[in-house]
Amino acid sequence: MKPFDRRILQAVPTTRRAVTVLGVIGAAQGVATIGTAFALAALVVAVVRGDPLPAPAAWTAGLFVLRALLSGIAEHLAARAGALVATSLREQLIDAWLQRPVDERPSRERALTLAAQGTSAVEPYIAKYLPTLIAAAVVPALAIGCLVVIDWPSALVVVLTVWLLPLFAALIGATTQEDTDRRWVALTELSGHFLDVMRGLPTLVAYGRAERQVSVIEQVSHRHRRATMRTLRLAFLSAAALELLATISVAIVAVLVGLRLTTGSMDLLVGLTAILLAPEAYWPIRRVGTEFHSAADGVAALEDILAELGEPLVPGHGEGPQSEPSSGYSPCLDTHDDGAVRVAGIRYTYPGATRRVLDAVDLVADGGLTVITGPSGVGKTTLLEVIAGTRRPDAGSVCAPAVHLVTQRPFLGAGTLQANLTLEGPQDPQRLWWALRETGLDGVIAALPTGLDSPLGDDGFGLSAGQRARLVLARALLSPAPVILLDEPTAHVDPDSAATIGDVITRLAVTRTVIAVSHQPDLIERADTRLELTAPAMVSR
Ligand SMILES: Nc1ncnc2c1ncn2[C@@H]1O[C@H](COP(=O)(O)OP(=O)(O)OP(=O)(O)O)[C@@H](O)[C@H]1O
Repeated sequence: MKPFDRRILQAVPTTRRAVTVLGVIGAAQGVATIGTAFALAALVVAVVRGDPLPAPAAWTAGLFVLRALLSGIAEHLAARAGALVATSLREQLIDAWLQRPVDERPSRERALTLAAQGTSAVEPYIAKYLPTLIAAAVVPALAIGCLVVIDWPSALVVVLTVWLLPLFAALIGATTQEDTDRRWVALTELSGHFLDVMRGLPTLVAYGRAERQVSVIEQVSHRHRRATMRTLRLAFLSAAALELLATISVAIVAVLVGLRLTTGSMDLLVGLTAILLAPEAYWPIRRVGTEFHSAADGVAALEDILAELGEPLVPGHGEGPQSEPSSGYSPCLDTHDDGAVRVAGIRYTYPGATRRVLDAVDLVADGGLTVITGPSGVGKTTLLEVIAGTRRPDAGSVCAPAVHLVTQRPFLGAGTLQANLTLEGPQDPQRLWWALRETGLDGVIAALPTGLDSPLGDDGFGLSAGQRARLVLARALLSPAPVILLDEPTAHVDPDSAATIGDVITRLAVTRTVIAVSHQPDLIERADTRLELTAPAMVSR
């Protein structure tokens, strides 16, 4: 585990400015700390000798106020930088994953842990650990420099002992690395399992199996708790070891100064200043050791997050960074921007599967309605996902402009109806109501007490299956994409709703290219082009 990972400066450029500002403030804090030692020593000496107090007292008070101000500003900036970095990493992760085909995205539990706890764990790394690291680089050097000038024997003791602190911290850090990694794995398992249980809870309750999950979650939580306690034990142990070492070193300086003061070979002002300066050479390094443990999760998370962000993106439909294509797959080289979808010789096999789902599939859709039919499991959904760019074929080529894909289980999140309709961006209220009128939802929504501001539960809870289908169709109408892909748009809806949806799709196909997967005779009837998918012969990869 490195004390500082420079890659974060490249991944989140705002960190660069925060680190620079914090560095400048850290240096100012160092100067103020050293100044306080001098002023305090002068004040004590003035009291002992009966000299006038106002000047040293004013300096001491002024420097204490300055230090408090600087530390307040530093803490505020560090907390802000931490929140900014966490948000930026979260956005970058989600962007990076969305640009990859689904087969190359991380597992659900890994994605959840990295985007939620992982990015949050980076906050203490930026907000606490980094400023401490900067202070540790500045303050001890300044303190030792001043000691060299005012009392070289004290400086010698500090120089001979201070390096032991980072050495001990590094040794303890190396021991905790394994524990932190183990804790991180336990946390990923816990999140993944919890997510699965939450998603499957209605089914588990229906089959009377929900109670069993309590003990499974208890076991996973217990593993995570044990790993956390081990890390905490090591953190306390390491803090105590560094504290002891620093205290002994400062005591040596104090004893040497005391001996020289009693023999009269040292001035009281110099001796007192040396005793006050010596701890300043140790405490910032000691604090690095302590903060290192609270930021350890952040360091482990940062490793994983930067690895995810560093992974090359796969070629899309002509745009975005390019990586090595898999054998036989040709990225779209078509420069026509005519809104047409051109699929040629597509082959696709699911990772780990032996059977090819799509084999030499061709399709050209240039405006109008194309309906894909075929028996269940033949690969209709897979073809839509290949056109949408969420799956990369093993061979062939796909050319398509921006598409809006309505899956069989479209995303409807907890939030207002308006928020669910405007996922792609804000919309003019008139356009929103036009889309609702088109899909026959205007009456239902206008009758709700809070209209478009009415809350919707997760997965569209609160609407009927037909209303959900029409809501996601309204969302497709509002999308600016020239190509709309619909997977079974009339599944689970009554004949009246199916007819309304059919009419909307027909009107939509006048201005855009619509490709729909359907078994519904009425919709198949309306198609300008039909593609009947047949199961490929049993071919292995
Ligand atoms: N994630 C996956 N991993 C492995 N195999 C999969 C995966 N998703 C689908 N399949 C398999 O790929 C084949 C095609 O699935 P697909 O969903 O594309 O079929 P479909 O024609 O849309 O079926 P339906 O009409 O029932 O919706 C099926 O045999 C299915 O079992």
